[in-house]
Amino acid sequence: MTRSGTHQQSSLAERIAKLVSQLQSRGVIFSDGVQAQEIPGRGIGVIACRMVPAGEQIVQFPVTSLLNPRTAKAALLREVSDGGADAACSMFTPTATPNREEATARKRRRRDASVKTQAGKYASLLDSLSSHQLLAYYLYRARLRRDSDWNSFLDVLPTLDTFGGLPLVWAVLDHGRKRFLDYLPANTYEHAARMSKQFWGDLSAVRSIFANVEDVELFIWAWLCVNSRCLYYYMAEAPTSSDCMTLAPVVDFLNHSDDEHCSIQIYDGALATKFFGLVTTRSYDVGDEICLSYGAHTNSFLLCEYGFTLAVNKNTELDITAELLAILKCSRRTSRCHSDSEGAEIESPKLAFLEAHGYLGDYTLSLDTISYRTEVALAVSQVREEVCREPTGDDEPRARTLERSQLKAFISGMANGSKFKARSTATLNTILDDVVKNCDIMLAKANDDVECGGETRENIVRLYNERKQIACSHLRPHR
Ligand SMILES: C[S@@+](CC[C@H](N)C(=O)[O-])C[C@H]1O[C@@H](n2cnc3c(N)ncnc32)[C@H](O)[C@@H]1O
Repeated sequence: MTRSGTHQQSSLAERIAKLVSQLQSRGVIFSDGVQAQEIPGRGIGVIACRMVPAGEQIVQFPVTSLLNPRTAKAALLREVSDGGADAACSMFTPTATPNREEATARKRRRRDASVKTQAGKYASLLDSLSSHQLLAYYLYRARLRRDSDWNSFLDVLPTLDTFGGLPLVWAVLDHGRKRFLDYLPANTYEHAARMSKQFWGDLSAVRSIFANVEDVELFIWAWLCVNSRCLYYYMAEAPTSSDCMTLAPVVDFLNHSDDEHCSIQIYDGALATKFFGLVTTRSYDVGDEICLSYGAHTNSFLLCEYGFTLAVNKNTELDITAELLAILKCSRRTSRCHSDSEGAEIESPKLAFLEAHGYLGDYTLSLDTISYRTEVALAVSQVREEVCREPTGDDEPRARTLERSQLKAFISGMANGSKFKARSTATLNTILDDVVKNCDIMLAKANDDVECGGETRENIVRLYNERKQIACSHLRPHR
């Protein structure tokens, strides 16, 4: 199997050369100082093949040659208008066709003219999809049909196997790997669960519009290619910023580094053409890899979204949201957590209070800092429940009113929170002690599991080692 999943005769270098030359014929300009090649352990990457100074533009794309919702939508609508009613019927599900009665009378109405008059309705069907959904469908369809303008791009995309390290793939496809999810720290597990929900939601949205989207493996491949390779690209018609995405073949060969190495620029050229350019922000020697920062991401995020972790990550943090929420959910400091007959947590006034003040969730520590959100949650964890409820009458004890105003003063930054410090430290120590113990247990389990080998084990071990390191760095001073 090649990177795109089909049997190919040509080498990777030949396929990259073919893609580059096809893009050049579409007006894309590449600097002669860079080349894409396989890099052990990182797939394809971009290497400097001469000294490349800071400020050199290494790629320039006319924006019309990018593959994004705008260009994909135009291509799909062109197919419908060129192929007539047959093309529309083969592409869209009968229930999604612009008009259900029309669908039942479709045979009678198979005329190009009728499709053309429906073009606006097909366009609004496509507009009902998010950018991620539309692009994933576009790649899915292109891979199935092998007759698109993007064949040479498809030939250099990674295989589904390449995504085997992603928790989402374990969850959706299993192949004996679903149980590895239990090795993940709670926040990574939850991230994977959110992605899983989004994936199934996207597949069902795409299926509600397009016919024949049966192959889940092919769809997850397409969905992950979009997820891991798209760049931010502003389009006025995009409903949200997360819909501002584009694929830029070859630019998407740039691997991630948590140092900023290149910048993306959008600018106007001659004849009202808009360009998308990639410019270096430092100089490179021959053989250096040119990288891009995908963002200030933790290893937990990188593993879930891209399937790798960094040996040294500047953005490392310890997420204790699950641990702190478990404490906050307990209705009283001294009592055990209540649950109703279904086992669901009884609504907690503390959680409601945190939510009302914008501090519910996302409790983290870095090596040398405790986030303010975490400090606030620790303070809330130690007050009585009644303090978190707004008083209903004038007969509230003064001590409670005072404690609430001290808490609010801390949350709003009007007080330094010294009143809460000692108990916050004690609660945090208890949490961190448990974190360290749990890390040791999970590290032993992952190391003993002979099937959880290679990069999967390496990534899991890395996540727990960094959790442990951060936990210990905060435990030490208070012991
Ligand atoms: C935008 S693509 C980069 C090009 C990719 N290497 C390829 O072969 O096509 C993102 C993917 O590259 C890999 N990757 C990127 N940065 C990496 C890094 N620093 N270490 C390991 N793998 C990395 C991951 O598989 C990620 O999902």
